[in-house]
Amino acid sequence: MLPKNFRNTYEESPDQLKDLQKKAPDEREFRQWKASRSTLIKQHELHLKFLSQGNLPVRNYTLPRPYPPSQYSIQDERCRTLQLDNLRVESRDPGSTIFLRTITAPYIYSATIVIAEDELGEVSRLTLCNLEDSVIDPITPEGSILAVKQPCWTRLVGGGYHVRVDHPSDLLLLKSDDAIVPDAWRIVQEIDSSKDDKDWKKEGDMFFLKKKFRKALECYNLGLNYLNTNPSSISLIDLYRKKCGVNIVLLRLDDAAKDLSKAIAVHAKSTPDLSHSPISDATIIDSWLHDNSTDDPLQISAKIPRPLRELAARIKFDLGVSQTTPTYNLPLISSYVGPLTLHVDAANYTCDTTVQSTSSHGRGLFAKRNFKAGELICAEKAFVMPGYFIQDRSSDCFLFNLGDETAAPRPGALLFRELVQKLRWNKSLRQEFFELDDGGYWEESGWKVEDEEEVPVDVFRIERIRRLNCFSVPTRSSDILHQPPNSNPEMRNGFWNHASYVNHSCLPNSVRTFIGDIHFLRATRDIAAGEEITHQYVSPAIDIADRQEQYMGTWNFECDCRLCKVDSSIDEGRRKERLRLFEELKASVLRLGERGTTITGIKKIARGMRELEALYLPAVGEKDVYEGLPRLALVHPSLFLVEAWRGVKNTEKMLEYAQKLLRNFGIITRVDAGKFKIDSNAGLVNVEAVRALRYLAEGFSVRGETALANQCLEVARLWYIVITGSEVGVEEFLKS
Ligand SMILES: C[S@@+](CC[C@H](N)C(=O)[O-])C[C@H]1O[C@@H](n2cnc3c(N)ncnc32)[C@H](O)[C@@H]1O
Repeated sequence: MLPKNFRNTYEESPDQLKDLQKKAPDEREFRQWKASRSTLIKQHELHLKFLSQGNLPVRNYTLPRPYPPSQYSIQDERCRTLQLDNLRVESRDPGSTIFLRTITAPYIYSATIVIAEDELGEVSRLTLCNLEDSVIDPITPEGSILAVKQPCWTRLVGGGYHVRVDHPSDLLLLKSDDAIVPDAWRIVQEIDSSKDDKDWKKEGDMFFLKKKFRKALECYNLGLNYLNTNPSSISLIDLYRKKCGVNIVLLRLDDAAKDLSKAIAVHAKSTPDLSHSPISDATIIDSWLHDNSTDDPLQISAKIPRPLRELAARIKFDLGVSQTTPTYNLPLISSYVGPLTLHVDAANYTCDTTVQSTSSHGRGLFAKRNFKAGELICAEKAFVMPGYFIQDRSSDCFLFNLGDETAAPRPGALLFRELVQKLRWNKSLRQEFFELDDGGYWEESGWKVEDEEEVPVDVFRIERIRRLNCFSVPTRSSDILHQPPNSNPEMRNGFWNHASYVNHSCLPNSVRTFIGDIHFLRATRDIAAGEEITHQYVSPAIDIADRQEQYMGTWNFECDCRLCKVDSSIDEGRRKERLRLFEELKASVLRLGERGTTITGIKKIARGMRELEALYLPAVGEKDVYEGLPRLALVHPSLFLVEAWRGVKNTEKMLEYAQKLLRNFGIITRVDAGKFKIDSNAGLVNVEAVRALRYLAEGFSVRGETALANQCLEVARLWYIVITGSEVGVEEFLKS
């Protein structure tokens, strides 16, 4: 049993931490503070007990005020070794290191917390944030020897101090026989010489099955060491292949590629026809795995056994490969994607778009060729999309960024953690990621890396980039269409590098959709080569002030599209009146829904809508500033009316309002000489626009105008693909 007065001080309240950050640190306070070894251990054991009893609070990941990761290597001669007594409060020296040895088992929850001692036997609480730690396979079991770069004392809510590490690269796990380990702690590891490669493999497999991945890697490495003196090609291939599989699970793709390259090289060397071929060179294989191309000039895939071929395909897809055509088997991809299978084996198609500077929106994505409305502009597999491999369903979690006072709920928090992990372990993927927009954070802080320097994995920067560039996505965009109204489909946060360059416009020329972890961008109208590609970050709010506030608050920009310019030219009184009428109509619709729709009720809404419409019309003799532009306050009333008239089987009114609905989206249509024509399209192709076309088709059919109905259905089919990513389910949707 835990004592009655026990309080979990390891799970710190983000609000209290925020307040604490606002107070300047006081070294005098620190001097009076000293927790003894026994107090720290006792407290720690109570916290471990708390977790073991299944007390699982919300996980709150926190990022304090930003500071850069240390760029020093601990082998660097300029690096100073400190002891706990030398540390300062909240003041870091990037060129300093402390060696610590953990003296307790770790508490692993929002962060990993251990009690550790320095070489002089002084003790401290050590909090390691942003690690991919797990209770099953802890990173720092008792007795671990660690080097912490730029250590300092960090204040704790409620008093006291700990050594807190935010950047995983500021923490080094040392082997006990490492030359750098302080003499007193150095132990020469005894390796069980009775075990051979097969024993190590068996032990590794057992750890793998128990999800103790790091332990599995250790065993496979010991098996490989054994083979150094007792070589066997078959065993070498097997152990490298096993290691490769574990590294894939741990998102360590660069390491996985190295393992696989070695396995393939050993296979080639031991195969008579291949022993002198280039594929017996592991570095050649490694570059092929990293070359981002589907080409295989050495025909490596054809020359290796199936298990190695499958791993090669997996690694290439995960590192990102590109194809030059927009061809995808969409029904197939759509059929196997589901909540448990988000991972799509597909290559990227990005070659017909390019990143360029815009006049006032930073960089943007531009078309390299003409695209017809409906055409695929680019397709890309997620750089990171939590939901496969690393599932964390045990409790809810949040990410609090105390530096800029933002918070992200579970999907963002999980994405952040997986981004840290992927970037930490894969040097080859860093350059491209860290070129993305971080809102000026890195530059404003005065930090930069020279071309030849390694890009540091700065968790604060990762979070900035995540927030400005991630997308919130369903498992499949088409699922949203088939969801019952007001249901809340599960949304994830994912990250796509190329798509991150697309700027927002309320009048976009593309729509993004998702099938599993693949993102498709399709044209909502014809796009000419050289034109900038834009999409809507969120559906624009009706009123310009609300809209700009949202863009500014989340992405720090003010939209200057044609609609925003026109909306902001309207005087405030008129804008407010539009909103008032809109709210009034919404309330009337709700009341009507409760009582049951009647013709009188519908007519009342139609009158209200006409009043609202009048607020968009120009005064006599003036130009219509909304010509060809959406009239956002009118969208919902017209949607209600088209469906209401349909419900009471008034075909003519249904046709009139379906056309109005399209018009209010800025899609101007007409029937001319028996042909259905779209005169202009502001780019707002969405599910309601597809529905409007369906209602038009229905109305034309009732009138016996089959050709017109078919023309509407043809456009509806194309737009369905634009908004869902594939044609799967289109006929059902158009009939329902
Ligand atoms: C996802 S990024 C888009 C690419 C970005 N422009 C770049 O240079 O990397 C989002 C950022 O682009 C800028 N942005 C996007 N749409 C914009 C717009 N319509 N007007 C001005 N800036 C915009 C904002 O700075 C926003 O935070």
